[in-house]
Amino acid sequence: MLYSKTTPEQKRIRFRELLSSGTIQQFPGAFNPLSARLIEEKGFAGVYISGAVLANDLGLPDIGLTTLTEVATRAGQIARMTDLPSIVDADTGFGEPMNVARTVQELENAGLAGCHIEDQFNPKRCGHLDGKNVVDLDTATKRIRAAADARRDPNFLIMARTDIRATDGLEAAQQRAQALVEAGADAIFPEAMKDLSEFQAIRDAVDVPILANMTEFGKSDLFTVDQLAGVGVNMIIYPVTLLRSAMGAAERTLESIKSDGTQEAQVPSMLTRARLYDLVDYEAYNHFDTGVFNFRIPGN
Ligand SMILES: C[C@](O)(C(=O)O)[C@H](CC(=O)O)C(=O)O
Ligand SMILES: [Mg+2]
Repeated sequence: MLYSKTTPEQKRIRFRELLSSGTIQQFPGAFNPLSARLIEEKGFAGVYISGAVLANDLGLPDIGLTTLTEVATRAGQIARMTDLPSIVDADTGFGEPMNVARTVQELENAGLAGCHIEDQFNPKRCGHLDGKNVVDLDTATKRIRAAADARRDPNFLIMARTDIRATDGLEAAQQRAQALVEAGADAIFPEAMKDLSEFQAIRDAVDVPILANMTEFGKSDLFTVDQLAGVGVNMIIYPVTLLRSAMGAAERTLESIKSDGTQEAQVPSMLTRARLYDLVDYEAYNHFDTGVFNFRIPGN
């Protein structure tokens, strides 16, 4: 009932355990708090909260328009709904190193287990598009150092994302990853790797956990969990997958209503009323106050 009973501190410890377990972990992207519940119910290890999804959900493109307040608020709403650790995409950290420090403290306050901060220029772009730019090494490392120094819970995970592969090549990505780890990054997110051997190259360059971004319609093929485990990846995110699926289903339903004059054809693929109530834990509220559940679900 209500929110997660697992505290943010416990979730952060759990996240650290998962990353050092030697088993690859899959973090699907929640597009709202309820989908985080679904991710937990299906047995995943954790929840990813995508900057692209947060922006797109507001009807905006993912070009650095969302603010720290918007991201921390929404990420907090998602994180509190699940006992799993949630990590959030903090884009470029929302400004200069001092802003990055504040970002980390706000995300700690919001109950996140960690965040990633990237080395793109502001305004940022989707990492799988062309024409993005990265900041110089000094600026990139200052961001990460500010983030690492600002946290009050030492288990809050600071992941450094580097987008430098697309602009300067793989070797530059290896060097930057090493420098970011030296600056205090607990984990590395190498963006837009072209193939498995590139993940392997990053694995060989650093000793910290590395993340693979399996976003659809991007620059990386959609590798399987076994393929990525084989090159030493520690965690996989599927950032926009559920939003794309949900919006795809919504589009098909709208087309059905338009063409058939009814949604009937789409009903079998919908979440039933009972399933939906199950996900929001209706029964627990009923147990708390028997006056709450005052109707019957037909067919149940
Ligand atoms: C991971 C990512 O930063 C995100 O915001 O989810 C995006 C995902 C996407 O646009 O597909 C990215 O830059 O890769
Ligand atoms: Mg992003």
